[in-house]
Amino acid sequence: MSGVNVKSEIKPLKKVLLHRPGKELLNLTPNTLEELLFDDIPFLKVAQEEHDAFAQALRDNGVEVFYLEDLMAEVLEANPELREQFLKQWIEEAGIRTDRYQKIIFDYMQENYPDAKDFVLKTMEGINLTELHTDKSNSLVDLVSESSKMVVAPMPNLYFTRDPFAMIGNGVSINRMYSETRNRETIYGEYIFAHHPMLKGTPEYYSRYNTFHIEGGDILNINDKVLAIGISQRTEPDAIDAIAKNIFNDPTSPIETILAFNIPNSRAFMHLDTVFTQIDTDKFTIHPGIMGPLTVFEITAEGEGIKVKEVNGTLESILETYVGHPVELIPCGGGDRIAAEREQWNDGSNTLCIAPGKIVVYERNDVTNKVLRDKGLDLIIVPSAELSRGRGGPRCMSMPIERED
Ligand SMILES: NC(=O)NCCC[C@H](N)C(=O)O
Repeated sequence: MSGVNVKSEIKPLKKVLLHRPGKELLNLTPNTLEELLFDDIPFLKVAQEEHDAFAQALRDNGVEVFYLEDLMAEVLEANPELREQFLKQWIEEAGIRTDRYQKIIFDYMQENYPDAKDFVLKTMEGINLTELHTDKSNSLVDLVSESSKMVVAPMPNLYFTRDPFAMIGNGVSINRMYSETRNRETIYGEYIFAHHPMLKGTPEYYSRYNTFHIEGGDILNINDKVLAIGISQRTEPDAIDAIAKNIFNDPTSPIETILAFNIPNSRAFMHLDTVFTQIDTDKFTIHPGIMGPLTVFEITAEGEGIKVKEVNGTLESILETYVGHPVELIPCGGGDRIAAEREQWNDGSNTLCIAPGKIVVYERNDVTNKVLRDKGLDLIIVPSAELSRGRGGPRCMSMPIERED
């Protein structure tokens, strides 16, 4: 029996998975920003305050908030025999290849982090060479290394819980990520979906060990029968073919159609949800920049395999066909091109819908927010000066576990 139920983008949200940004953000440095997919270094204290305000706004609106770090710590507390296995796997996946360093890091973690939650947070934070106090006299590597460098890199993107594992109906896709840094995040998904009582037994539609990449920001549950997936910088068409077959072959899944939206390959448009989110039964926010070049494909089941065809028409008419009634697309920036580009960059189109017409938005996108308010939407506005430096908004920072049917 699956503990997951997400068959819509807008039905009342009951349970959500977050990660409170932690000390991993302190290990961002100017020369690692590009590799770690950040555009600037957030001020941790303020980022945490903003994130706490986001979590509290969700609780105030009846959503039960779960933290990834707590679920993972609960798994290790309930199954102490998994700790060594997880630690060895985490060290391997951090790229530590020499036996000597594998042992040094293993011992360091075991000796210094007996508490499961501290241990999990440390695996997210990373390890600086200066912490390890190695004896330099018997290793050339140690002697020539800079005294202060990250031996185990941090995972600063973990607060974007939308991306590494994505709920699809009653199932989950544990993703193979586009970047090396984000691929390490899915290890927590592997353990919590295999062992946490709330998530154990959830059908797995994609594995982190597959070849092609797919990320949760590209996956939108339009309704119980229709799923949308972006073909983007982060999601390859081959991965969509594979996940489609797995979903259609699950007799418990009601999904009949997968729409693949081919969006431009760029950092600003990294996922489908950075340009397009559903906010009400008949309303979507959209970045006007994707209106022109968009191509959409319809994928349905055929025998054990799939059938694909290109769908022609405007985005409105395509959505109307699959949603079953007319829809309105509300452009980010209210039609002003500069405002649209500026606010899309700061996730103006990346809203988290917690009930039809009720959305969580970043405070800084005031042009888009006014347009949304004028259209009658109920806005829950959260502070965003620091969180937005990671290039993700309220939808990126949340993974629904359960929505009402
Ligand atoms: N769904 C999303 O658009 N998530 C935002 C992810 C931002 C993160 N810095 C990344 O580049 O992966």
